[in-house]
Amino acid sequence: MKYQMYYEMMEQPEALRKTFASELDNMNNISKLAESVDTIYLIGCGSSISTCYSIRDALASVSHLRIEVFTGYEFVYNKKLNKGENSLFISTSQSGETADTLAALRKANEFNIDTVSISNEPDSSMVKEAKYPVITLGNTETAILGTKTYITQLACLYQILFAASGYEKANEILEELSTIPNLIEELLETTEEDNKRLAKEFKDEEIFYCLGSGVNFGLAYKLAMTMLMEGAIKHACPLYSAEFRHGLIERAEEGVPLIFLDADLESDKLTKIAINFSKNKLEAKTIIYSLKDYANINPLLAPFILVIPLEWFVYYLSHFNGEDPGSTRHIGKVRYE
Ligand SMILES: O=P(O)(O)OC[C@H]1O[C@](O)(CO)[C@@H](O)[C@@H]1O
Repeated sequence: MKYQMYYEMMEQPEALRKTFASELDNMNNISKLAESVDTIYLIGCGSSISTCYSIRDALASVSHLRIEVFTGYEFVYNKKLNKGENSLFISTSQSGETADTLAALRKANEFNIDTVSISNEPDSSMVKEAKYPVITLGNTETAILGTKTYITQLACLYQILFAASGYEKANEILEELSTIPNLIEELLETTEEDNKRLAKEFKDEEIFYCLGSGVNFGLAYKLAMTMLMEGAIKHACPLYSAEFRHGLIERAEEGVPLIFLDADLESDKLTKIAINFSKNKLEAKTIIYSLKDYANINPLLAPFILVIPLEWFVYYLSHFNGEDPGSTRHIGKVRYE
């Protein structure tokens, strides 16, 4: 038996290809705008804010672009703006209707800031109200945790902001980005069985701590907030890897599941120290997703790769607990019908 999420996962490569075929020129124009502003605000909620964290942290180590990330209502209530400031506002929203993010977009419009909305819904409020809409072509997605709408949104942010980044290797990254659909196609096939087995082994666990550094923190956030909590109905908590030794080290113990994301970034030396300690000293149940096991690609692109085995893990974790991984219990936002 297959859930709807299965088919939606399989559509990820095609969704990426279609989005790039249709939106590349549009995104290139937005990159030019992004090059000339003082600050770029990235706004989203849940999976969508996780893409903002990923691109912010990918660029932080290689570019001087000034990027600030907010959830919708944090931007509305806790961010002071100046009329006509030289900024670019980018909202990310699969539905284009999430109230928090929409309120943030309206605030940016009131302050005459140039606004971009990246959304999967061409008729949504955010697409109508932003000055520069970017449409991801994920088609209908029912899985609340987001697969094809997530990956296309992430790819748009990478395309727009790496092109604007001034990073001397930006073109290499963008070239590698164009190979991602083929890589994902392969990974969807090759990573299912191992992660199904892993999910069976971990099906009765109640809580998962999810750790990553740099560009992988955004994915750790998505893994905990939407994949595990919304998709698999498990408790979960995202952390930067180096935060392992502040708090979690006192709570993790034999048998507690910890999921580490490792891309061999320079900062992943701290991820590796935490892995060693958790495995050998604490005897915690340590699950490691290492980029090098899946692809030979620039580590700044790690979230595009690691998310695929994680999707299988969460899909089957949910299945072995008798849950549909794409369903929701309480979330009542606008859905893709
Ligand atoms: O991307 P959207 O449509 O704005 O939704 C934001 C978030 O809301 C949820 O559907 C529920 O919190 C998440 O899965 C999603 O990432």
